[in-house]
Amino acid sequence: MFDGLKDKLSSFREDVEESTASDEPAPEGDESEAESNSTESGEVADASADAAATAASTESEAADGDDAESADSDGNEPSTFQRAKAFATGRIIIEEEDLEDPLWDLEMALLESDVEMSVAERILDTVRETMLGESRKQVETTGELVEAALHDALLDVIAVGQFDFEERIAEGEKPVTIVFTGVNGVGKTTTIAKLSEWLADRGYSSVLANGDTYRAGANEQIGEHADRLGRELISHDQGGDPAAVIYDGIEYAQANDIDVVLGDTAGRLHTSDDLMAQLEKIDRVVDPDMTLFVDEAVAGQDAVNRAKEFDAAAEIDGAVLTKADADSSGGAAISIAYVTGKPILFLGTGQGYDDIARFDPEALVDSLLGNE
Ligand SMILES: Nc1nc2c(ncn2[C@@H]2O[C@H](COP(=O)(O)OP(=O)(O)OP(=O)(O)O)[C@@H](O)[C@H]2O)c(=O)[nH]1
Repeated sequence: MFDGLKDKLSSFREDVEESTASDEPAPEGDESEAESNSTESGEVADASADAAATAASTESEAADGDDAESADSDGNEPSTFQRAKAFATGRIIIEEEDLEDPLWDLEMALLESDVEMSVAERILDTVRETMLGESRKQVETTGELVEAALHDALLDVIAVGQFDFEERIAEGEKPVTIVFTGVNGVGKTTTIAKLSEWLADRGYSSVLANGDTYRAGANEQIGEHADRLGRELISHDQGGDPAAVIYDGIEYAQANDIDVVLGDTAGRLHTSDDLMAQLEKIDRVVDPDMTLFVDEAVAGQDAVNRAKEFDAAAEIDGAVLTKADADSSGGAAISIAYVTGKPILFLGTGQGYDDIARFDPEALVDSLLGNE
């Protein structure tokens, strides 16, 4: 899961390590090399065009640390002397120029991974802020610094809006009604069946209500899941009013002491005004306790855009990303919560009823950074 993105994040760590290693002060007895490095990177502001003069000035700077500080000082950049001092006291200084190329590459890598633009920018800003001007004890390697910065930056966008789903079920007035929205074929019906099992594993009973009165064969499809799981299915004939079906589901749950009503809706394109209006009606009439938007992780930015559109039609409380098992990019998983302000609550990880996992931002970040 998300292997492509993991590789890209790991490359960023290596890039920063490489670029900071090249301007760390050289070990004792090798000052001339350190100085010639900084000369090459243009830090000796007044260096003459004459190569011989540059070499002479390099030698005299190497001989006198204080002179080196003034000669190398250029604005806010730490001088070679400051860096040498930091090195001697066991600290590392990261400079803007160390991050410039790796951050550019990271931005490209995130965009290639289908991370939404504003999310990629937010991640870069956090990494830059966390790392720039930071000086830490040298026991922390540059790699650890990068990892801490990436960890914070990713968690900042991924964990937006998280809440305790199970607690909401436990504390909500019964029956708790959950309506599922999304486009066709992304795995809504399968997700409802999986969640019914997930709830049963935690001691909550549920009834399925098929609000997809639009598509021929929808009753049979969800009916198969209901039969296999031994759940009651509430359905009306094709063409019926979806809000009425879910309402019947709620009445059935009340009469039979069922904890949760799981209401399916017809898959619809977010561009279809009629069907989106129908969704607004379900929202108004049924007034569900939660509306969950379901989409495929593999859909990347399309999933992010659809989440925004569905949220606008019938406000969502969270998202379920299916087919995460088939997704290498991770773009939707990283972007949806930050863009919509609503959390990802579950990941679908396969076709079996048990293939659903509560979305855990910390665990995902650890896994992306290779710390599972
Ligand atoms: N690999 C994988 N496949 C999944 C996952 N979730 C659902 N699927 C598969 O995706 C396909 C579509 O799932 P459905 O549940 O029929 O999709 P839907 O959104 O209800 O479709 P409509 O009823 O047409 O709107 C099925 O073959 C599911 O088995 C998942 O997490 N991983």
